Amino acid sequence: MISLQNIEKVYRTDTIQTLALNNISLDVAKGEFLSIMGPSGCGKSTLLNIMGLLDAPSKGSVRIDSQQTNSLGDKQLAAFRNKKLGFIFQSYHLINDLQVLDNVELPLLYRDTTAKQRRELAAQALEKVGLSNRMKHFPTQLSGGQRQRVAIARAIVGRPEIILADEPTGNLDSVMGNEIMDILTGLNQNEGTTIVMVTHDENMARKTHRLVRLFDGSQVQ
Ligand SMILES: Nc1ncnc2c1ncn2[C@@H]1O[C@H](COP(=O)(O)OP(=O)(O)OP(=O)(O)O)[C@@H](O)[C@H]1O
Repeated sequence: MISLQNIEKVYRTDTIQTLALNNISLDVAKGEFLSIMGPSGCGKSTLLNIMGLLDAPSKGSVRIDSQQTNSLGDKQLAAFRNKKLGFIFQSYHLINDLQVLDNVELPLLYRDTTAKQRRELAAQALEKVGLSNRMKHFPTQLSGGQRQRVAIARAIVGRPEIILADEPTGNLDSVMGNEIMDILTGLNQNEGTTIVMVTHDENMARKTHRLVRLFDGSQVQ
């Protein structure tokens, strides 16, 4: 489903050059739930961003399904990302001025949908994460766990085949963290969604199918 070949990522500033990823090759199978762990600064977010086509590698190639993504232009890349991938971040990345339902509808604005279809799909996604009764709330009126559930609803509203989650439970206590993991596990088991998750939490990683460990930009497990 996702195939990374010999990925290298170098960040350059005026004074310093950082090799954030050093020759990573990794295949993620369709329907797999993979976690990525490693110490701070080892390259986890960089790797996830490259998988999610949010950042380009300095060297190497990213293939998703049969699509070699190197050859895509910015517009094609954005359309491909919107259709195939859903993103979840540690700090939710919700828009606080928009009600929950409007936040969840956002990815559909870039698709050929009517306002009515968008409402229906967003309401369905919110039902899946157990937040049907919070549609008219604003994100600031919700708990951290509820905000992350809204973010999951936004990630799944376009029915992506792949979800990329960067420390989705990082800001949550263990009860709320477990709720989020249960939702992700359910998506993986019931809908066959492929999930790649960065985490610092061994307990969360243990619930996934496979763990990849990074150290200083290299894969060590
Ligand atoms: N935009 C950037 N410009 C320069 N250096 C960067 C940039 N983004 C990341 N880096 C560097 O690349 C390395 C990998 O960063 P990355 O954010 O991928 O690590 P991480 O494992 O996700 O860390 P954390 O667990 O702390 O979030 C770090 O040394 C970081 O300082």
